[in-house]
Amino acid sequence: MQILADENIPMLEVFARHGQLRRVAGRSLDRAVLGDADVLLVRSVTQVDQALLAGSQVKFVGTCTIGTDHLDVDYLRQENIGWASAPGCNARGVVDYILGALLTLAERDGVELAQRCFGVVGAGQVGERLVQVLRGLGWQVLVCDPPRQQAEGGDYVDLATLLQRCDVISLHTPLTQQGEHPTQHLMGAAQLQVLQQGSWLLNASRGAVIDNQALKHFLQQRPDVRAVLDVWEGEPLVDVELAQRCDIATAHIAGYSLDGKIRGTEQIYQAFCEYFSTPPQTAMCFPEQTLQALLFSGDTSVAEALAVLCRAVYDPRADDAAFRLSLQGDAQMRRAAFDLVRKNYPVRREIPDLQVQLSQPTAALRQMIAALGIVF
Ligand SMILES: NC(=O)c1ccc[n+]([C@@H]2O[C@H](COP(=O)([O-])OP(=O)(O)OC[C@H]3O[C@@H](n4cnc5c(N)ncnc54)[C@H](O)[C@@H]3O)[C@@H](O)[C@H]2O)c1
Ligand SMILES: O=C(O)[C@H](O)[C@H](O)COP(=O)(O)O
Repeated sequence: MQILADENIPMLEVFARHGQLRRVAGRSLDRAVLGDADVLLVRSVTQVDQALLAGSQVKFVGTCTIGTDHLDVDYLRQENIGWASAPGCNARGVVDYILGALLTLAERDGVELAQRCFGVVGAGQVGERLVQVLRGLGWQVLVCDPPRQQAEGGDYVDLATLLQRCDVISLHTPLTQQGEHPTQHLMGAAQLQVLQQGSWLLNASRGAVIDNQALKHFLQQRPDVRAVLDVWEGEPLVDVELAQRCDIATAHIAGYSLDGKIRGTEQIYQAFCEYFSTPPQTAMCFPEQTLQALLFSGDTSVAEALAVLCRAVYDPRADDAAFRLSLQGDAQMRRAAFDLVRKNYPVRREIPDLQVQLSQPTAALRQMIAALGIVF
């Protein structure tokens, strides 16, 4: 069996036990590179559609990502090609990213997060986890998810209500163009106009969920609004002026925890074994659970301990700085730099990997630590 894989997928070796493994740069993958591969393993940068697959002998496509907008799923179904994605694999990394961004904005603006009203748009693997954490911290949260609302009922609001009532808006929908609730340009000029004074808008879903040109013009007129963008229309070529207008700008790395990447590979490996009815040859090796032991006592304030815990694991300011450095030079250089920042991403763990020791903690401190998902 010929297995062709994006070289940025970690722990690919597990697949080598089942066939001949070839690693390539995901963005360079075209019909010629594909050759006579039977299995294709990708990340989000490879468009998998008729143009790539027609006339090939690919039988199974696995994407080690949550998002599937780079796969033409209808075509795969029509051609009877098996496929799998990795739902939820890096959701926790995205939550940690949002928490880090919120702490940074709160510090810069001198505001208390507990005083804000949070609006989460899209309550799936990422959004639902984020809602749990924010509510666990005792913060006010509204949720907009029309597909879930239709399917399950429950305590949801529509987008217009959420934008009117919340001053922090975080987007966690898939990118879709079809269906009853398409998300392409979900935040366009009209939606941006209703943002409250001093609002924060965060997008770690897909770039085109926000109309980037509309946002750029909006931020010119409304410098009171803070934008945090991890994802961009036209990646890997980012609108430099838009990036400069953002308070935090990063190179699509919100979900880039090591744990999340390994989970992605593991989920696709399991799906691959199931598809080909072959027993897994090995178990995936995860890093040690314990990251760092931190000691908190009763006199540590909740806000202080929250910042220490989140930043012990992840601080988006480092990624923001790396990304801004990559925004120099001509288009070709910037494209390459965007991919390089992502390829050479440092090891990052997840907040629940932390080990915390508490000496005579207050109930509020215990509640906050539990809300972060840390077992103590
Ligand atoms: N930046 C990153 O590194 C990163 C990492 C992981 C995922 N993502 C992106 O985030 C997206 C969400 O991830 P997830 O795991 O939560 O996906 P998911 O499929 O579990 O959840 C998406 C949710 O959005 C809801 N939704 C769909 N259309 C909507 C609309 N018009 N308005 C409001 N809600 C809507 C769905 O009902 C669902 O509950 C992924 O599709 C992916 O594109 C980005
Ligand atoms: O959808 C996801 O899981 C993420 O957006 C994705 O993993 C980003 O990383 P990439 O696949 O582009 O390396």
